[in-house]
Amino acid sequence: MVRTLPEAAVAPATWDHAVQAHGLQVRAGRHLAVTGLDLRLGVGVHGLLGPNGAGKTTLMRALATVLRPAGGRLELLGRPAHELRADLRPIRRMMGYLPQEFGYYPKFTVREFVAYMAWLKEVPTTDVAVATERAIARVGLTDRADSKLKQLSGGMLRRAGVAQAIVNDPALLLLDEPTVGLDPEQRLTFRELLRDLGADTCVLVSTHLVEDVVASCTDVVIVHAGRVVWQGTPAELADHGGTGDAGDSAAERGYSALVRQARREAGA
Ligand SMILES: Nc1ncnc2c1ncn2[C@@H]1O[C@H](COP(=O)(O)OP(=O)(O)OP(=O)(O)O)[C@@H](O)[C@H]1O
Repeated sequence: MVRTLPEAAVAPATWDHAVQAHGLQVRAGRHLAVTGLDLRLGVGVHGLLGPNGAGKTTLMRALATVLRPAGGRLELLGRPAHELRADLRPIRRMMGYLPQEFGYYPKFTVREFVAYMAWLKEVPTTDVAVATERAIARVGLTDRADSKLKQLSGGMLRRAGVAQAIVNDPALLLLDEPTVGLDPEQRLTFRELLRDLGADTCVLVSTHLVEDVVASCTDVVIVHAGRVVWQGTPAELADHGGTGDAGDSAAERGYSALVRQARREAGA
């Protein structure tokens, strides 16, 4: 993919993969949670699956430049992560990140929150109002734009979190469990938004819901014990399951089979 970057400071202006990791290691506290991970992500929607404690959140935090890698190589939007550390603002301007738990000022309205995040990400002042309204509309919160964050349900708050993540039209979008708390109708709408975003953005979505991945992702990444143990399409995932594997769908059975295999290979 070729994208024009906003300024020379983030040269080069082109990259093939928004994320490239080789032998990546990342600590969560003192624990090495990402243990030598290889990954390449281009434009599209990538579903990140893995058992509890596999390292998904730690990986997301490293890709979001919140955690510094402990080893290996990481390139984000064509730039080595260690080079970016001198000034993280240019790269963060081009990223969107919804953490599993995000901080917010409860008295802010949805509009104030999203506009504030746009300002933090250095969206040009003249574009902030339009970008804010568009992001709020894309997550279906226009009728709650004047509600205070503390008045929102869990699902609505999550959608406000997604709005702030996309307000700057990021080239790399990282969403950690964005569908938690969404009702079934909102999950369907959210899948459409993901597919739409994935047309020109590298989107990485961590989830426990295999069915969400099948419905909205072009690519599936399975992490186990801090490494990528499988990457392929949802159709390939479905092919891996057998009748003896746990799950309500072919993709869930495929996921169960691949995690079981990873556990066996790890000697767990
Ligand atoms: N601050 C910390 N200190 C020590 N260990 C931690 C810390 N944070 C996470 N860990 C450990 O690191 C490993 C990876 O955690 P991480 O939260 O990245 O997993 P995850 O795949 O996101 O899990 P889940 O699906 O439960 O959200 C786990 O074993 C976890 O217990």
